[in-house]
Amino acid sequence: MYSPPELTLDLHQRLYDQIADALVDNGYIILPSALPETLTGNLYRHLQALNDQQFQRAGIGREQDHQLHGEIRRDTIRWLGQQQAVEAEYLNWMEGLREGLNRRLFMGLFDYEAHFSHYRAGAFYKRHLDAFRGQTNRVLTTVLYLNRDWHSRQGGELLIWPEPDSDKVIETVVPQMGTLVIFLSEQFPHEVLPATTDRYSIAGWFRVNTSINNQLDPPR
Ligand SMILES: O=C(O)CCC(=O)C(=O)O
Ligand SMILES: [Fe+2]
Repeated sequence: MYSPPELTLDLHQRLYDQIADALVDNGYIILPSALPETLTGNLYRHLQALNDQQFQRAGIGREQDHQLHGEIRRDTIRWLGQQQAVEAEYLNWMEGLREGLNRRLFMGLFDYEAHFSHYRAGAFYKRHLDAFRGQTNRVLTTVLYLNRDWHSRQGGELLIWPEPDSDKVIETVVPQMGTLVIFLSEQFPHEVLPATTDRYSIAGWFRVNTSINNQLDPPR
């Protein structure tokens, strides 16, 4: 359906309002379909066309202890870049959100980085925080799911706890196509449960600029 530019603009502004309000009130939001369906569809097809060699084993933090990694997370990843049109389109959409949130919340979000994640059947990512206060410049996490017709019996839910010391889960997110989760990186522990089939997502982080002498810290 054709929509005039000013209507699209207005829709975006309302979505940014909704996200900003939720971040202020709750620190997180779960949106069943925030991005245009054409974009999620294109990302899905793009992902299906990638092969295993184009993914790498995911690490944790700055450490490179692969033994330990395997006990904490078992996904493979591929960073998004500007070279591929569909990846650039996604990054561009997040750039709009970055500006929208900075304007509303003065968060000082400086840039955004994101990777595709592939969890094979049985793969998981144990409870973790994406950022530790004072140790990273990641402040806001996004996760977009790219799994068509996901059924709850397939597992693979994202569990979210309200704060680092809490043991009561507040959200159980089904990794359904198009669902976008956004949360404050330092506040919410989360975990990916194993699934019975392949599970795909894009995990991303808005970062603040803590660079010294133009050296981004950490680069990734
Ligand atoms: O795919 C997900 O549901 C979340 C992934 C995650 O927590 C991460 O990559 O840090
Ligand atoms: Fe995470």
